Amino acid sequence: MQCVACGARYPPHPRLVRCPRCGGLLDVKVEPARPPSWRLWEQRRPGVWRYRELLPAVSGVKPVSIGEGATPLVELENIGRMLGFRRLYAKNEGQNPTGSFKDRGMTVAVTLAKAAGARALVVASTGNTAASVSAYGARAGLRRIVVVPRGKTALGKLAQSVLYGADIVEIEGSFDDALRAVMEAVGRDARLYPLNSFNPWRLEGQKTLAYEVVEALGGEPPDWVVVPVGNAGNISAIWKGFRELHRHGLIDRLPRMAGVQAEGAAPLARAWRKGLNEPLFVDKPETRATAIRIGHPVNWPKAMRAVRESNGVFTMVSDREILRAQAMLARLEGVAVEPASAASLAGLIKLVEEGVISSDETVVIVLTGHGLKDPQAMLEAGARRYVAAGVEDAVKLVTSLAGG
Ligand SMILES: N[C@@H](CCOP(=O)(O)O)C(=O)O
Repeated sequence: MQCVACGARYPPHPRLVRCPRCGGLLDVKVEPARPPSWRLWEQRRPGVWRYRELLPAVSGVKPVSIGEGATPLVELENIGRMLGFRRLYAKNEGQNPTGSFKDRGMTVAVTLAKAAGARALVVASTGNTAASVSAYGARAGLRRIVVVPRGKTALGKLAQSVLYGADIVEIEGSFDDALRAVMEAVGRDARLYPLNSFNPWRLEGQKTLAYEVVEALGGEPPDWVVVPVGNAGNISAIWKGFRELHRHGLIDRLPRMAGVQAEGAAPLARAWRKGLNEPLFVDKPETRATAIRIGHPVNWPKAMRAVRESNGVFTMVSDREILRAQAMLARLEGVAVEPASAASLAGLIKLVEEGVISSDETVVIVLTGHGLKDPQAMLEAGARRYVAAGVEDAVKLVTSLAGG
């Protein structure tokens, strides 16, 4: 393992999640025991563990798995046609077991944590990470503690953590406050094992999204991958996945990465626009897209590197654009996503308008979480709703609507 800040190297260990020397982020380097190949992988069941040559070794341990990964790459036929694309796809991560991409990382990191003897898992969360750790921790028989912003966590996500039986700490403050609290607690009590995305083992699982995209596209990478950015772990992990495929000769070129933030929570996109190398942190982030309402993204060095190395871009979109994109996905493609996920479509539309992405390129947008996570946002989408006084009235309404 190597620190991305000071360059110090360490022998890999699941307990090692930050650089002991400088506190920086760590990068895991997996050296495969045998060469990875598409032919080998094709013989296995689809899902995260199909790619085990490029995942941390968990020899002798049964993975803590609930069927994560193998999510559909949906061709966005109607939106694609509208925007002039011939090859526009959405990787629908909402179809993971707890409804978000976090499950890819959690299956790997919880497996390692359990093998390393962890007793209590802990995360700060806007909701999805909490739901995921609550489920995987339950499966592993471990205690799980989630710290979420009080009154600011989408109902579906909170309900998941309740049902999965986590201990829920609701903090008066933002996600960034929750993360500070978790880091402080982990520093004070060695029984706690943190599972936010600064834990590099989690990102190892998340990188498999890149492998699946290439596999679904017949061995070819897309030209662009567009990803919503909150705590900035996913864009870093996906880029790592593509780089590894390239390093092992499984693809011969790399995609460009586009990171999309909400205007009210855009420390990376604002810095990018000004040509800065460090984020313009936001102390009071605000956006309807709760999953990316983050002002101090912990993975910013990795995310900056991903976008810079890939010759990509950061951009930001308004809440209005996000909610419009959410409605487009649902009403034109039948794909229900939470608002943060729709940031990727809103960002794509902006980048096409600005001439950064061209409609003759192959683009994959990442849809990070299911629409049911945030039922309130779904209801706010504004349906045509009618009240019928009884059966006869309902019949009249339905038949009149048939011609409408
Ligand atoms: N949106 C996230 C925020 C935490 O991100 P993580 O990837 O560091 O766990 C969430 O769902 O909690």
